[in-house]
Amino acid sequence: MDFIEYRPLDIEICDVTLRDGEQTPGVVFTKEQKLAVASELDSMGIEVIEAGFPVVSACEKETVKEIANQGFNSRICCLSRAVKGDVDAALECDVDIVSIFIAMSDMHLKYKYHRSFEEMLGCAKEAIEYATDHGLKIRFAAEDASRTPIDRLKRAFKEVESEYKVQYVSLADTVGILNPSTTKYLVGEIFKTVNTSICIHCHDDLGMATANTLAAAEAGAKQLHTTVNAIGERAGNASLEEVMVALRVQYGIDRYDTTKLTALSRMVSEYSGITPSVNKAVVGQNAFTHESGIHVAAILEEPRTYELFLPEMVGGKRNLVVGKHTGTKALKGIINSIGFCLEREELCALIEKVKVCTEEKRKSISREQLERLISQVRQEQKAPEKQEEKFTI
Ligand SMILES: CC(=O)SCCNC(=O)CCNC(=O)[C@H](O)C(C)(C)COP(=O)(O)OP(=O)(O)OC[C@H]1O[C@@H](n2cnc3c(N)ncnc32)[C@H](O)[C@@H]1OP(=O)(O)O
Ligand SMILES: O=C(O)CCC(=O)C(=O)O
Repeated sequence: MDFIEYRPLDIEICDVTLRDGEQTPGVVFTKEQKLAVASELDSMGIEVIEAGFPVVSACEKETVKEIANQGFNSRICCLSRAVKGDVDAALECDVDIVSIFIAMSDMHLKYKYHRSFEEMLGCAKEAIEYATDHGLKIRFAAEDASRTPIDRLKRAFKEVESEYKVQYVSLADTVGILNPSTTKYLVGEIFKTVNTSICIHCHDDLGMATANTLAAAEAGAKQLHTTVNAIGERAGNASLEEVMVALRVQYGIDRYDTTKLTALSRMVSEYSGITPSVNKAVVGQNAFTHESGIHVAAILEEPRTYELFLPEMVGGKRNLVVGKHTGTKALKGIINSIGFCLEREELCALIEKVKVCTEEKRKSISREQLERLISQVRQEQKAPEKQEEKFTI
């Protein structure tokens, strides 16, 4: 962007598709599927993969362990409550990092734990001490941080940081209440208070998870949590593909292999049974699909006129559609590209038919239908006296 300069970001990505992503209602990945997704994330250069929550089931534990022992460059993390049994399960999995979480908001203390803040912080400290003593690296995660009094968060993080060696403290916007301004404020306050790297974990209940994640990074968060296709609890999490591409085009961070994003999205879509909406940024079916005449005419000369980044950058493909909004230049370019060349009058007749057909059928025209219309136009132009009243596609 010519009009603004961003300060460089010191970030890493922790992808949580295999943990929070799998918490999407109805989603269950098999071990083989989790291994395949983890392998792709690793090959893209993702720094941390949250592989699961081992205490959930024997199969989950076995899968996390297998992922942790693949020899990936990515560090492997798993989730744990502030409970010794959960830490034991994490230890059995050979993970690099355990994310020990507690909520400290009044709401969760009162209705979920029925315990005081001091009691829960005590549980967290015990679990952290136990995990540290057994050689695990620690992320101390504050669930529902965005609804927790900020002084309480500061106190918990400061105490833990001063008493134990933790690699990260984590702020979760568990119910997606934040916006970019409040995210910046929250992360900025914690950044001023602690010396430990900060993680940000955003949910998309108000459609702001990606924006909030980037705002957090600007305020000093180091580790950004994402999921492929933005899957996750309720409205999902910050989308890996959006965060990764934004890091590249807005902040110049180009060390991740973005060319694998579309294939990974398709893989997770197949495994999860959840197809991203057609207009989903980066990986949606329409992300590089164009119909409007003015746009397509310009794209045929220079795609960047109407594309922020080229489809090749994310392993996608451009798709030019013929429909109600097609213009003559666009139509000429499209039919030329599929091997047809029409005279000016034929082209005008064709565009006429395209408009009538698409308005009648209320959808765009397929390649086969277009070819049929072209041959109709050619016949009519050759023998105008035999021109039929009505045409079909
Ligand atoms: C924001 C998040 O995404 S948090 C992660 C959410 N993920 C999941 O829940 C994963 C799927 N969950 C499960 O398979 C199960 O709920 C399990 C295995 C985790 C626990 O199962 P159960 O032992 O049957 O416990 P149950 O689910 O009934 O209740 C949860 C218990 O954990 C306690 N708990 C919840 N979070 C924490 C925490 N961070 N630290 C300590 N205890 C906690 C609750 O207070 C409750 O305790 P109680 O049984 O004494 O009332
Ligand atoms: O902060 C984390 O790493 C985990 C918490 C979480 O998944 C959430 O609050 O949504």
